[in-house]
Amino acid sequence: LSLVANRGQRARPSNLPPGPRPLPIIGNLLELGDLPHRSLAKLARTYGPIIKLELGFVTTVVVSSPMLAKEILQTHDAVFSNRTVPNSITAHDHDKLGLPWLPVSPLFRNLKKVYNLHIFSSKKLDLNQHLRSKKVQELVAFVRKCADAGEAVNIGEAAFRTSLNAIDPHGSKRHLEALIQKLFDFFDGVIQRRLQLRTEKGCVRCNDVLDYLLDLIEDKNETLDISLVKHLFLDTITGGSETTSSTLEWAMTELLRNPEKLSRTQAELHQVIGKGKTIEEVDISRLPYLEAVLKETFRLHPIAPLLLPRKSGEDFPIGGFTIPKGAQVYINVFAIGRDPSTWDDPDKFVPDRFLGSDIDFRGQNLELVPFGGGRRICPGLPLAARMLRLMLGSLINIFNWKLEDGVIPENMNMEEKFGLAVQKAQSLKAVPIPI
Ligand code: HEM
Repeated sequence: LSLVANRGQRARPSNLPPGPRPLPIIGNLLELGDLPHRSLAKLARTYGPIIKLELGFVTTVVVSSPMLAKEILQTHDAVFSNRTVPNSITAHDHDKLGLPWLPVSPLFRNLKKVYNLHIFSSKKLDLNQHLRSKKVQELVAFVRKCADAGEAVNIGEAAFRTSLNAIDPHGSKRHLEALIQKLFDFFDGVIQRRLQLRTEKGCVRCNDVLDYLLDLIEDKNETLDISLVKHLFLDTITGGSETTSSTLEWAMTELLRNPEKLSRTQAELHQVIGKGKTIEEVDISRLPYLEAVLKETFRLHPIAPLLLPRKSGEDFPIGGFTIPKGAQVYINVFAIGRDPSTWDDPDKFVPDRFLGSDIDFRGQNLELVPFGGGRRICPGLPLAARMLRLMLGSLINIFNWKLEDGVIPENMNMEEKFGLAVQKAQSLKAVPIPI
């Protein structure tokens, strides 16, 4: 036995978190089922807020309480800020190509800086809000066309197109690819091109990024592997669109399933904005009920219900147990959002619970962390939050919605599909009627 231990096998800490007994080789994989966030929430009810499973050969710890989530995402963020990378991601080298999977490193910090300061800061987003406003108007025009034809709208699909366009201000993925090609050429060292790029008409946000990247290479102390920039934009931007549109689809689904909540949201919009108008970003702070609807949607339907996996950097004590070094760590925000010890009637859609409450979704209140927290918090949060309010507010301030034939609020299909984002298993389709 001592020989085996000497061959690099580390002694395991003795007080590991509790959990179901693993089978040989497959461990607890069968326990996960089709909807792992729900299965893990159930296991937490049996074993407590911190559990251990063996997923194949990967030791995994799942945390399901706000208090322990705070330890991982905030207090000891530095220990848990790297990620385990799923085989499905390494198989296609995606781990080297996108910010979500990069280890914390100078490159990671530089890329995150680009996002936080030069793309998604309030100042930058305020400057280019007209671009989002235009995209929302396009969405409304599309829905109006469907209304004229009496056709149902596939809400998720329509929102996906709008979200994607909102990030790529010129409205096409091809444009974005062209921009990135320009970035490449640029960094190949032709300094004269700087002038040409600067004087090109167009996208404020893209030029900001270019400026920032330029500053980085001119500053000898910073290094940025530009070959990764392309992927940074194309992996994460498409991903960011799906997350936003799925959330919008869940919000619309809950409102159509709860007509009295829909009426209340519409009443606020009619009063503050005026019936039939699109929402602008300056209006957002005057719409507390719309905000509460969004929070309630994040609580019930976090599209990344286990966040993205974290990795323990050392044997570390959490909640009276030891999380072993290298273990994969998940935060079950779905379970936290439905915990009856935190929320009254946790399975009910009651936006009113957030009125007059300070709880927000920006990573500070661990009861509601759909975007994660700490240094790996979702950098797209500010954009997603703005887009969601604009799209949702406009869709219900301008239209009433009729469910398809045979569907009534009581029998709407609420099944989930677990994937990159937890989506509706059956797309929401509804017929718009202009107000
Ligand atoms: C409703 C919309 C969205 C939700 C719920 C969401 C959720 C998340 C979550 C849970 C994480 C992992 C956080 C953690 O480990 O603590 C994440 C990471 C990330 N998200 Fe989002 N996201 C959304 C929209 C976006 C958008 C619009 C973008 C960009 C355009 C984006 C880009 C990213 C990136 C780059 C990361 C990786 C950050 C890192 O690893 O440091 N997301 N997101």
